[in-house]
Amino acid sequence: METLKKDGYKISSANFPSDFVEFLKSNHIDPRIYDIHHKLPRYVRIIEYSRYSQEQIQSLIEQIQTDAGCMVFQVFRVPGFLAIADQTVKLSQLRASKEKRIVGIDVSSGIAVLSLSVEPGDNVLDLCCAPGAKLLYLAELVAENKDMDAENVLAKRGSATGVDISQHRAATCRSIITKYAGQNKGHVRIFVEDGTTFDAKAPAKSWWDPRVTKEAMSETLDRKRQSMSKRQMRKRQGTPWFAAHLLSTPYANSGAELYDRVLVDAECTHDGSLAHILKYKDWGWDQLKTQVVGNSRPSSVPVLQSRLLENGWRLLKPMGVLVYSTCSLSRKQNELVLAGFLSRHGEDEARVEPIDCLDHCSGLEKHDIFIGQRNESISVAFASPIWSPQTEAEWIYCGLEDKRHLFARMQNAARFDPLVSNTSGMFIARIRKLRHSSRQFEQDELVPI
Ligand SMILES: C[S@@+](CC[C@H](N)C(=O)[O-])C[C@H]1O[C@@H](n2cnc3c(N)ncnc32)[C@H](O)[C@@H]1O
Repeated sequence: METLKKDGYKISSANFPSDFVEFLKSNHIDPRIYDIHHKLPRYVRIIEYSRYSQEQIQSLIEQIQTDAGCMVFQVFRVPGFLAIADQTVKLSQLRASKEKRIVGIDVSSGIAVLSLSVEPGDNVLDLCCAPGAKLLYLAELVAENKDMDAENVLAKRGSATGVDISQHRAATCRSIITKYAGQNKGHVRIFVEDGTTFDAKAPAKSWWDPRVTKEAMSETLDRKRQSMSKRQMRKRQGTPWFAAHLLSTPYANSGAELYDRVLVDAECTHDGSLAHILKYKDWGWDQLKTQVVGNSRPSSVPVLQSRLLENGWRLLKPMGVLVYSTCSLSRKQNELVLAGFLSRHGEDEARVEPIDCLDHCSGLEKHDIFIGQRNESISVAFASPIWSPQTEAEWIYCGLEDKRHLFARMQNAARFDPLVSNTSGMFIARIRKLRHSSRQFEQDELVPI
């Protein structure tokens, strides 16, 4: 099996530049989370899992075990996720991957998506979508319709709208959707736009009606005859840059409806993403200083995150769910962004809810064993509590003594990291919108606490 293994998988925090170590310390992040990276399992998601019988899953697991030469387990409480015990296995070499039956995604990212509780037929917005592992998963969840007859399928068709500011990253996202989403790609739109100002609403339900589609088709042709090039069409704000369906016409852009679910998987310093930190082995550890802690990154990123969060909230329906997640473990990008948001949106408007698949534990208690390795079991906690000052002196030291009520409201948010959850690092808050407020905030009000 040697050819299946990747080399150079170990990270040693001893190599980190002092500024990054300082950044970790100031965020109470234990550097050992990086040192144990190579011991974590490699997580994959079974594509179209709901179509599999238990026997088919078992035979898929056996096939992966044979190809990978190590044990493979189903992840407890996270349906459709498998843990391949050996992190170094090259996924691209597995038959299941070549046949597009599995796709690599960390289980913590899977939980971010599952926290949205997407129902078939929902219109979902993913405001920072590239490279697209979550958008691909969302495209599947909005379209699951195996029990419906043909008419109901049309009536209940949902959509997944992705937005990313980077054209080249959006291109990667488009490739992933094209490659793996199968017929679900007909539900997907990708916009290359700024998520802080993005304004296209969800596609109207009538769009899925074949009669409307036909009309739109002839309208598209008319427009083409009027010699509007695709490039020109794309340039018009609010026009999807990618949509496998005819939605790629300005006419078909959007209905007037807000979204049922919004994911703000915000741009961040990626310090909790082990896959990302591993890249610095090649780029040079010094780059960690410039990319993560250098310049004005730590102060500008939370402002961007607050703006993305606010715009996502504006585009969410009343009673809808927004998930705010980052793969950073810094307080400024997580708890303090959330605290800023809760200070603008009162208890009658925003409620941070427990994450479904963490069940009653609300991210605060430990869950035992969801993965074993060979004959030995690894005991893991599923998520750790959010950060908040521990002592009176610390509340005062952090200048948060009059903000305790905001921290009390966010106790259902959760943190994931290699030491407690056997996953990559992640922060997840699931927020229910209890009512719509038309209050507009000035840009300078959209800041973390
Ligand atoms: C953490 S990644 C998102 C990962 C993605 N959700 C996934 O599962 O593959 C953050 C993304 O936000 C994008 N981004 C940064 N600033 C943005 C902005 N103002 N509006 C929209 N996207 C932005 C970046 O280009 C990057 O692709």
